[in-house]
Amino acid sequence: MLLPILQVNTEDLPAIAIVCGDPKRAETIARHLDEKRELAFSREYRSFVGTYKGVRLAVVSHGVGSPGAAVCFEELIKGGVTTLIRVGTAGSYSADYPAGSLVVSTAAVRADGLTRQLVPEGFPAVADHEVSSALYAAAVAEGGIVKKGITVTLDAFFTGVVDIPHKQYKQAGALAVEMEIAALYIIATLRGARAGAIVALDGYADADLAQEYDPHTNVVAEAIEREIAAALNAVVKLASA
Ligand SMILES: O=P(O)(O)O[C@H]1O[C@H](CO)[C@@H](O)[C@H]1O
Ligand SMILES: O=c1cc[nH]c(=O)[nH]1
Repeated sequence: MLLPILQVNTEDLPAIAIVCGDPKRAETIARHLDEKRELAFSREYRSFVGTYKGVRLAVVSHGVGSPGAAVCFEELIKGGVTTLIRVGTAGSYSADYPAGSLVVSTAAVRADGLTRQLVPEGFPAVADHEVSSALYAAAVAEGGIVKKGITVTLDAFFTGVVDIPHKQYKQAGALAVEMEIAALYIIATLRGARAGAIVALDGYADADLAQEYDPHTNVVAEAIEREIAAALNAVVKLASA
């Protein structure tokens, strides 16, 4: 069956997929694979398949924001993917976790609009424990600052006239903010798949620490390479468990 939006044949999809926002990052991740093949590049969704240390996996970009990403997650699961790992970037809430640090998201605050149209208020967006444990162990092995905990998923990247309660999220213990993890966790839970996420911090989202958004620095590029390695090694661990 041809997935109508990803434009990928379900027969080509393995059970595990790494997903990321940026189609260029999908290509970067796919460079680590053996026997790699590009399956499709439809809209913002660029899809590859290949093997890493003998394990077959897909690498697919989902674009920016939950509604578009949800389409990708839903179609991948419809196509037979049962484990999804997001490899992303996020803004930090803490001076203890500067740009270049990695965060493994164990759960996500649903500060998005998409998941409200899928599940009732109060329903939790949580990672699969096995996936997040494998990601955390693999990330620690890569070195650098690594932390696990709660992340926030927002729809708005640029602010308008409404205050986003970053201070309260931070005071409540959230570590970082990005735009798709809650959708991933809710859709995985709804459809019976398992999911986890790791993000490379690219600066501060906290207004008190605010700095110019620049995800294109060497320190962020190195952190992205570490999170890619961690995700690939987590895939191997999860496939053998
Ligand atoms: O780097 P990615 O995976 O795209 O993740 C983050 O970066 C984008 C914003 O620049 C949003 O998609 C956000 O979630
Ligand atoms: O959504 C995002 C992603 C990266 N950095 C941020 O500050 N926000």
